[in-house]
Amino acid sequence: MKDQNKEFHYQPFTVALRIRPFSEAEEDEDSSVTAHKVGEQMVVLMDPTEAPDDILRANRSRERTFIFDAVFDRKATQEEVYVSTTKSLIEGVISGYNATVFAYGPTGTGKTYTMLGMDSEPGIYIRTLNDLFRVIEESNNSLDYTVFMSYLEIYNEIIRDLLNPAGVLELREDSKGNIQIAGITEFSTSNAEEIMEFLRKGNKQRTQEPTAANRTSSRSHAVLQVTVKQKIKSKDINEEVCIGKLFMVDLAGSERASQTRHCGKRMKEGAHINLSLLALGNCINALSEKGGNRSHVNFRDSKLTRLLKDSLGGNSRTVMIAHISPASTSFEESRATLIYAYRAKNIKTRVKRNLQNVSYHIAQYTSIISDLRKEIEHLEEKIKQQEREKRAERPNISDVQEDVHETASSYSREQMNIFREQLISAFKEQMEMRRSLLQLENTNIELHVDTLRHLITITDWEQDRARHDKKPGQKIKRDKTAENRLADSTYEENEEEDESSPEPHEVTVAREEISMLLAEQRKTAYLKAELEKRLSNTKLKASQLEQLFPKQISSEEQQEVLRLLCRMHELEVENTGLQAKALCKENVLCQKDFVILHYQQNSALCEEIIQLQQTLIEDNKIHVPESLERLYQVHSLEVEKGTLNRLQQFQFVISNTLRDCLVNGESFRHLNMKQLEKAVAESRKSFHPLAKFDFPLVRVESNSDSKTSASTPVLIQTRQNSSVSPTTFHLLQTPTFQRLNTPSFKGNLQSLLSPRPLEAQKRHSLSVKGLSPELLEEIAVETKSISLVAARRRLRVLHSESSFLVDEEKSPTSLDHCPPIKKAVSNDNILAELQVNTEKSFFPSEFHRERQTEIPIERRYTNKRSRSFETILPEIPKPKPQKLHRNKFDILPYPKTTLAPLNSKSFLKIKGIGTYPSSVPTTAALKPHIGQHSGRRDLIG
Ligand SMILES: Nc1ncnc2c1ncn2[C@@H]1O[C@H](COP(=O)(O)OP(=O)(O)OP(=O)(O)O)[C@@H](O)[C@H]1O
Repeated sequence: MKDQNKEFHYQPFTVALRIRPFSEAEEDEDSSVTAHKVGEQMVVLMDPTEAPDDILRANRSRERTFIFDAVFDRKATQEEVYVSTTKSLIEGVISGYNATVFAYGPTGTGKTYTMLGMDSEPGIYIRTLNDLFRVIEESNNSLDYTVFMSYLEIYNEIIRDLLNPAGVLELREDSKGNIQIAGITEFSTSNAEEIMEFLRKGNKQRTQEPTAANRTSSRSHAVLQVTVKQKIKSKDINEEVCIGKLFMVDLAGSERASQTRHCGKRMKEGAHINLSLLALGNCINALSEKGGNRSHVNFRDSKLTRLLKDSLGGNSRTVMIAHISPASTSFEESRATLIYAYRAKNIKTRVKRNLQNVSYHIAQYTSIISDLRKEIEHLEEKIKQQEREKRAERPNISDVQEDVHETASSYSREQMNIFREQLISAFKEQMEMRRSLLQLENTNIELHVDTLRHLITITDWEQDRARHDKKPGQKIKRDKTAENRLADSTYEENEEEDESSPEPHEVTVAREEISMLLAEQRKTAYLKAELEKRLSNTKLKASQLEQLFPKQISSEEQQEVLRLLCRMHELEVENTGLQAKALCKENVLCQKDFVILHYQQNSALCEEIIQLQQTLIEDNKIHVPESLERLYQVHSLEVEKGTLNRLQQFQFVISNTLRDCLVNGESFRHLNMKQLEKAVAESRKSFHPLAKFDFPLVRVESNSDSKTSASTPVLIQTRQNSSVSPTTFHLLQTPTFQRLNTPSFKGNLQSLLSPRPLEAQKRHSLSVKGLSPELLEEIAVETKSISLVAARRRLRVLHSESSFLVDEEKSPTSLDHCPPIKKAVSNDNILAELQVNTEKSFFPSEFHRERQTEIPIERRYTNKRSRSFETILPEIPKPKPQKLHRNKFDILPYPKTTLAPLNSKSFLKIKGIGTYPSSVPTTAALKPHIGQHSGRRDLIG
């Protein structure tokens, strides 16, 4: 703030005197007038006790004449007093000067009347404020004014806010010595009426009590403070702000105890009043001393003097309006008042304008603003730091949620990846184990097929030897050993060899192979059991992982992904299992086809033998026993009916249909009639063009009660279309020929074992081609060589043992008397048993359960044919000699095969018929690593 010390000037107190009119009491007391106004500024206070004529006391007279700045007598109006004392202060206050107007005088002399006035005669307060706002309003529009007001009282040395009388105020002094009223209420107002309303309200709070001297005596000092701030409406940095304060003080009246006749509270009040007034008088005395004689001014003796410090001895234009009573009864008070007032005239204050340089303020404010901005930035940074620290110590909910969400998401992602890897690993492990299991099962199947083939070789040789070395009691022994050799692992040790009949090389090799194969089977079974145990553990592990999803993975989407992943792998595993079952079933069909092939070949051989014998009998007119004749008739009737052929055809159709269902992943239970019709039609196409037959009746037994499927739509249809007459057909093609047009077992297995997509596997399984020509050729040769050897040996047996044919009187069930039939049944049983044992040993348990319904059917099929003979026999009429011409039945002799050129497509040449694709008789041919049984080609006749 710019120092304006050089601009101050000394301003003497303005002291005015107002002499009120006589009060009623004074008039009643018949008091005389002692204070006489002489002119505008002089007052003569006459001693009422002096006699005007007492010349002797004239020098000691107390009559005094006082000169004041203004003297008002009873005729003076409120307006005159105001104008003469206060109005001139208004302009100074607005300009930034401090001013004080206080009323001083004994009690009841009209101080309040002068300051506050009456409604009809308002006092200085109102007039000053009215003029103040009027001046402000009339001032230059370039100036801005702000007016504040406050109103307080000092009662018994206690400061009270009259506009807000709730508490007690305290006086404080700043470092520059300026007196501040802490906690005072300042109201900003814009007009005098509003201030008047505040004054009325405040005066009601002021302490007033009736006294002997004044019915409305004020028992406190009242101070009305008006502050005016002025500034120029300009952006000029040199603009000035002026702050002027106007104090208008209505002092409590000094009083004499004798006059007021107070006691108690009133006396105490009077004492405080007098003390404060005394302090004020002392200050005035001190301030009024001229020159260097001024003594210390003790403003701190009372709150009144502290509050009026500036007004008395500082920066203020001060007007003192002394009040006296004109009555002689108040002479002493009037005299003392006049003396104090007159002394106050000597007081000079250093008046200066309270001017604040705006440019300085702007710079200061700019600096302050800059400092504040820095402080704000510092505080903001500090707040942020504290927030960070608080967040670190006690994070809020949103941050926690966000952090938790982020952490959870990150954790969930990590967990998801871990679970996914574990799941994939578990499923891959499962798949690998399942593939290994399939491979083991395949190996087992191959081992058993090979075992079967070797057993057939051995069995054929043993039977052949038995016929040659036929002796009573010896034959039974041979047959018995042949049936039980497979189950007996000590076969070699228990075998009784006939030293007179050295065993051929192929039989020896077959025995060695069987021994090796059995060892392989045991080893494979052990590996399979271990693998199944591991697979079970892996399944359990995958299941436990899946159960952990909801606990470890919070995200629903990720859980869903993992569930889908699990489901996908489960489906893959399930599909693998289904394909494995399909392959197993197809293998069963292959086995059945193989058996059927042998029967067909044997049947054709037998038919040829029968026809040759019949021709021989007829040509040589050989007598035939009746029993043999009847058997021949039964045979002829069977051939005429074509039951066997129809059953073969039916089996062929069903086999192919089932195989298609297995390959296509369909369930046999869902095989509908349309599929059967389609299969029948395709089976007809697949047969040789020369083959002419109608779809056979299902009725196997001739007089069956049709408890089989004769009522099914397909069968009804075929029955209607079928011819009742004996079917003419060519026994040309075995069902296994059709195998070339179906996926091979090995192809399917390889597709399963190879880790490729399911669709690709399916496509591959559906498009797999046949085996190599060389392999097919070898298979065909081996297969047919077995049948050829068996047929030749049986032919020899028939020739040599014709005398042992069963007699018609013997029980048809006693086949021991019919070696060929018995042998056939025995071979069938051996093959069936082999097949059952193979399935029981190596197929999965669930497959066994399904097979339990199939195997008896297979066996029933075999047994039914036998029972068919049994049940039909009693009904067969007396045999009639019937020549069965070959051209009538058109039965070809047992086909002799020759090898086709290797450079051409592998075909089998069948004499009299043509060329046909070779078949794939057994799955054993698919096994290259197992020791292939050889040495059969030398038997091809
Ligand atoms: N100039 C005046 N003209 C007419 N009446 C007056 C005048 N001065 C005072 N009075 C009357 O005299 C009486 C006392 O006046 P006032 O209350 O103002 O005295 P005071 O000095 O304030 O007394 P106290 O100190 O006890 O408060 C009042 O009734 C008032 O109306």
